[in-house]
Amino acid sequence: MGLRMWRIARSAAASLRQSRRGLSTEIPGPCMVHKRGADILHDPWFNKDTGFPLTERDRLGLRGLLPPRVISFEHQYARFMESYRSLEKNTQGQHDGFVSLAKWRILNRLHDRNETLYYRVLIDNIKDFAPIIYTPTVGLVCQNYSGLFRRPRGMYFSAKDKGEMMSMIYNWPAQEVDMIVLTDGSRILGLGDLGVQGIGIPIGKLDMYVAAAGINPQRILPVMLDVGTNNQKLLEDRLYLGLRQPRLEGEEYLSIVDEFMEAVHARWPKAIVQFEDFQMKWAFETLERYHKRFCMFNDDIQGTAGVALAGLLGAVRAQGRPLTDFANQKIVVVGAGSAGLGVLKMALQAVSRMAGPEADPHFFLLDKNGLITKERKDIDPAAAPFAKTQGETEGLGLSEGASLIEVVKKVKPHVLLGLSGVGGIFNEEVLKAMRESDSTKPAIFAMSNPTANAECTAFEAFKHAGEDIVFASGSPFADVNLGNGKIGHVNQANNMYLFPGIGLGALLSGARIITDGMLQAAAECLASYITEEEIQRGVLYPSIDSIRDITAEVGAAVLRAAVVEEVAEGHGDVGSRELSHMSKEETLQYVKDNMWYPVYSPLVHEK
Ligand SMILES: NC(=O)c1ccc[n+]([C@@H]2O[C@H](COP(=O)([O-])OP(=O)(O)OC[C@H]3O[C@@H](n4cnc5c(N)ncnc54)[C@H](O)[C@@H]3O)[C@@H](O)[C@H]2O)c1
Ligand SMILES: O=C(O)C[C@H](O)C(=O)O
Ligand SMILES: [Mg+2]
Repeated sequence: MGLRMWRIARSAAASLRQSRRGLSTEIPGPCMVHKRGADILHDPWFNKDTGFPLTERDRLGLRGLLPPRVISFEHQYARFMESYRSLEKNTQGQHDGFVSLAKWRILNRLHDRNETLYYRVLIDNIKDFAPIIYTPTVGLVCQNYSGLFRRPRGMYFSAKDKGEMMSMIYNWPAQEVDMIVLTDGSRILGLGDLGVQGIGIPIGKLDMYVAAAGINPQRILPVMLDVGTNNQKLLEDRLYLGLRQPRLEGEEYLSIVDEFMEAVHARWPKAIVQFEDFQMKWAFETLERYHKRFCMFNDDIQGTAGVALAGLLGAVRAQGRPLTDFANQKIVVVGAGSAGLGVLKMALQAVSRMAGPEADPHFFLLDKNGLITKERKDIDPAAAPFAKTQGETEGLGLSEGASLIEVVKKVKPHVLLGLSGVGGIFNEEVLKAMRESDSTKPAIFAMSNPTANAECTAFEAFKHAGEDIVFASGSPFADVNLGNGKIGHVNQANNMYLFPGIGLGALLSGARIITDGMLQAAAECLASYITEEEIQRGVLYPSIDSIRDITAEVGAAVLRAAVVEEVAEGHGDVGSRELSHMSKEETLQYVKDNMWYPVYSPLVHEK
């Protein structure tokens, strides 16, 4: 379709979208179904429960299979929300984990039964439900997955499937797949190796893709690569559902991932693969191995980096300084894993752009052995560019392996950022030392997940480091009441603000690969989303309530970058030339038009 045709088609589509949002009475387009009768009721994609109109019941052989009264979508929605709210009321005062799992179960049951209703309640109540289907509850779900397991979701490729994957991939029932989230379960949040139980993470991430990016849920695929586990407790657990063997290593491991990537590419050449929660060595190795061959990215390295960079730039603004001052920010990063190193690499690129390639940023990196300097033996090559020289440390009275408290006291950083996975590591002493920061508004990012693994809580941060801090955490915390009518704002610094937009922009541009320029565009878009007034209130990230709008903007920015970087090959009827002729506003509209929204479509049976 040419650009002119697209413009005409989009004006027609606008009225349909309005109807989908309930603004007009127009009827949504039909949906073809190859099943009849009870098979439809048992397919969560087509099922409308009691919502099938009588004519449709006749057409599809459903008459008599449902109670006679037809219940409207709005009524079904209200009924679900009522049962959810009464669950909340009835479990008040009970143990947090118990309540969260009960909430997850009720949502999961709806997911298994009626996807349209599930995604609508998720989109409309994202602030309440994200902590259940995503961090922190998803962590608890993964820890208990073998016991919670009822119905499979997604695909499982195991070490035992070597040589079979090219045919296995055709077992997936959907003709098209746009978005895959893949894990090997080796580093699930800050919870370590959870083996096959890590499948909860791709499921949760893809739910965010549907809710935030409007990716069609019929075209998503969560995948677990089960190459064994080194978690002894799981290996001994009689309920454990994964392979009972130690993890494959070296070439054996890589050959499994290679085979999977080839199989996916053979069946769905345009599908985007998001690597998620791989232990560091494989996170970096697979990114290096595949990023120029497949349309893929690593969320923990690249998605996190963009979100952190947006927050770090916001912190400079909050401190009342010009953005170019980012080059002078003293940033202490605790955790030299895939996430911490990804953040520093992107921050370094930003400093080079602002102050030239010779700029010497003031970044300090610590891992479990303390401050990383050039003296470090067997230093990881990815950490080496951030290791401090003797000259740099001596002046500060620091040395190789210096402790966190020593570093904070001597450096007096503007920003303290945790991606260590170690709960409580920003203890009272460390937080109190942040009061001596060289900034009047120091920033504290406790980004590790889930909640118990956060480097500190929001309350602790404001209590010990003072009311003037800017605070962000990876998992959600409530705002902190500082007394006298003052509120300590809590930001959620989580890659959920970027990965859906990165995937959406890559998909709609038909990107061959995902480039650094596309990732940079995503981060800059997120950073520019926040107004000056919000920044002054310590707001670094938008509310999760507006995640669909943010994701559309990020998706459009990524798409435009893909065009500029000449990797956009077009999507569906819209070719790369059309994409390159769209204005900024048209690109955003094109992205919004292509976001799926849950609504009951009339079902038409097709043999
Ligand atoms: N908020 C987000 O969006 C986001 C994104 C990615 C990762 N994370 C979280 O970040 C954490 C780390 O993820 P990763 O992929 O980098 O893990 P990783 O295992 O690759 O790295 C962890 C790093 O922390 C270091 N570390 C461990 N104990 C330490 C200690 N006591 N003091 C200082 N450093 C210590 C390790 O040496 C290692 O360098 C996890 O909890 C994960 O959930 C959050
Ligand atoms: O999953 C999350 O909430 C963020 C991140 O990808 C993580 O691994 O912690
Ligand atoms: Mg992750």
